[in-house]
Amino acid sequence: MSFIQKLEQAWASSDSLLTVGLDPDPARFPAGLRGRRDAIFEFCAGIADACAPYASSFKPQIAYFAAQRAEDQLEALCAHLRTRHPDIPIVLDAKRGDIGSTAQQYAIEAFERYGADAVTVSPYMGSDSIEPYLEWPDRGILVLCRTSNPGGSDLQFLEVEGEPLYLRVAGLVADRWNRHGQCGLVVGATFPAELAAVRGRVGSMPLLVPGIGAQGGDIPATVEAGCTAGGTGMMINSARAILYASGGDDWREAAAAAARATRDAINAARPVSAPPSGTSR
Ligand SMILES: O=C(O)c1cc(=O)[nH]c(=O)n1[C@@H]1O[C@H](COP(=O)(O)O)[C@@H](O)[C@H]1O
Repeated sequence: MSFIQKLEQAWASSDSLLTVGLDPDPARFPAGLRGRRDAIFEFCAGIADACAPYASSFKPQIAYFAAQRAEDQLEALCAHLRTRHPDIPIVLDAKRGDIGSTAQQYAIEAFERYGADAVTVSPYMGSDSIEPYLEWPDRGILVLCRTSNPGGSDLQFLEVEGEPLYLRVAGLVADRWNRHGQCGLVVGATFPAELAAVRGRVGSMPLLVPGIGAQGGDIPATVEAGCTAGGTGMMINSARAILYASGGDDWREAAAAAARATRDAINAARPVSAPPSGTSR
């Protein structure tokens, strides 16, 4: 099954567009986990298991693991997610971008080492830097387009032959790089007008949309700007607001409650909400 098919099934079966971002910062871990050798794995697996009923994808950010010399715990986490939550796609957030021969290694890292269903990449180095990922047609490639951070405007808003660069990127991905139907774009919830412009340019292509929660993006505006006519099309990411909902012993329950509330706020704004597949969640 392709990434896009898996994602569409997850949207439908979970009745959720929520991506739970897994950005483990040991300085913010609950006291009971601090100092444990496998604390990063335990924290992320605990969050994922608690939030799974409300999520349609998980997004581990590789820098949080690499900075702690904890790539082994990321591998273990991805294995755990595949085993315990096989229907929920894993997006490895790595924002890779390099010449083809190096990009090939990044693709192997994401898709073989970590077994990710999709990876985030930068478009800055152009077509040949994306080509190696396209050789994995069942996996997703999520290309940075209009990022959530203020500094994204430095380059992404530059005019290129009458259109802003971020729309040029959207067009490049939709018209040239998406030949296997495996691509998506990253567009921040902090820029709803641009989100609407991207949606208008790329049809029903999936969009990874970070920026709600800790970055303050408005959920109704995000959903209105970015949903497809069918009421899906977005992986709306929240990390810190869920991960660190409580620093106490109730961290799993607090994260689950935050994920549930976020899912519900998203669903309340969706034009069409598919009925939950199983028991009420
Ligand atoms: O690619 C991303 O996920 C991403 C793109 C972007 O434009 N902005 C952005 O914040 N992110 C990621 O989203 C996560 C932040 O989520 P919050 O903690 O909810 O703000 C981090 O992992 C960021 O790297």
